[in-house]
Amino acid sequence: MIATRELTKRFKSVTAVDGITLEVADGELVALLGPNGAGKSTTLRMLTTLIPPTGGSAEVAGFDVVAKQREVRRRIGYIGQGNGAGHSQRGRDELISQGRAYGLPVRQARARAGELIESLGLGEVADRTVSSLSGGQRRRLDIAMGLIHAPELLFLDEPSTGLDPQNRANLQEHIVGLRREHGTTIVLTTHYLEEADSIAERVIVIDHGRIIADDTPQRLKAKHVGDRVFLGFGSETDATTAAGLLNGVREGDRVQVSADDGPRMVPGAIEELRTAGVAVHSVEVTRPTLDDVFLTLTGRSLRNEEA
Ligand SMILES: Nc1ncnc2c1ncn2[C@@H]1O[C@H](COP(=O)(O)OP(=O)(O)OP(=O)(O)O)[C@@H](O)[C@H]1O
Repeated sequence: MIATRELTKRFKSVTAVDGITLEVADGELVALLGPNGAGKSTTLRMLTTLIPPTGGSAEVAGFDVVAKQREVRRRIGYIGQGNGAGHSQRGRDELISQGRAYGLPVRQARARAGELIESLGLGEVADRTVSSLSGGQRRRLDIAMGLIHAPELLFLDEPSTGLDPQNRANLQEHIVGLRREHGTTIVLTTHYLEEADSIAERVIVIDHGRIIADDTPQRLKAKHVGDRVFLGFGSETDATTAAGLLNGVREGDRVQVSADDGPRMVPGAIEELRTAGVAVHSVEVTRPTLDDVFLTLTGRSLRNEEA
């Protein structure tokens, strides 16, 4: 669905996107994750033909984003950071006008608007003016606007920024539902770690305009950080024995061990220690977050930049 090669965008002295090569298959739900200024929006803006690359190339839905802009635009939906819908119109009318702008006959535009209103849970508010909608409702209306022409591919730039946690969760559910029910390929940008972790099956981590990691959230965490298992003992002597046997690090009467899959390694470790005459008093497993992955890869925390 998407194939880029060394895609690059320079703004005078700033290289916003620095040679990105990636492929996205049909039906994938991909999150581009990175701190402010990493180049996520610029990447999306090139893929949606809003700005031309200064280097490299990209094909979207089978068409070159420079040579075949119209073909690309017809096949994609794009929901930018700003709010696309006008404020004094009713939500339903906005949707119908948008459908007309994409060339749908009025009857089809009406039918499609009705379907989207239903599936995005906007039934009760669609006939109110856009300015009276809550942030979450407006964001869902934006998504409906991006979907009116039934695109194969939907780009969402920071869809949940500015929403409260409940509206954010609700929106995420709708995004996952779109993929599930219509097979829409979805590429979104986010700097919310939990969002990338929970809804995307593939996370592309971007920093300084480059891809620094690209995998499922689970594999990123297992590969770059792993689980940490903390075992507590009755004495420092036991802890020292355990640290030697399990190749762990002792702190007082506790031992920290790294593991790809903490919960799975614990029973074997307890058994091994018991055979050696060492009783385990407590067990705690901590699993990494995508922030730990980012920290390992860059030495910086995304969480600090999230605010
Ligand atoms: N029109 C422009 N002119 C000059 N510099 C720009 C322009 N657009 C973006 N940049 C710069 O390019 C870099 C990448 O910006 P971009 O908006 O793509 O980042 P981002 O990862 O989407 O961040 P955010 O989460 O803040 O949107 C930044 O340094 C930004 O200041």
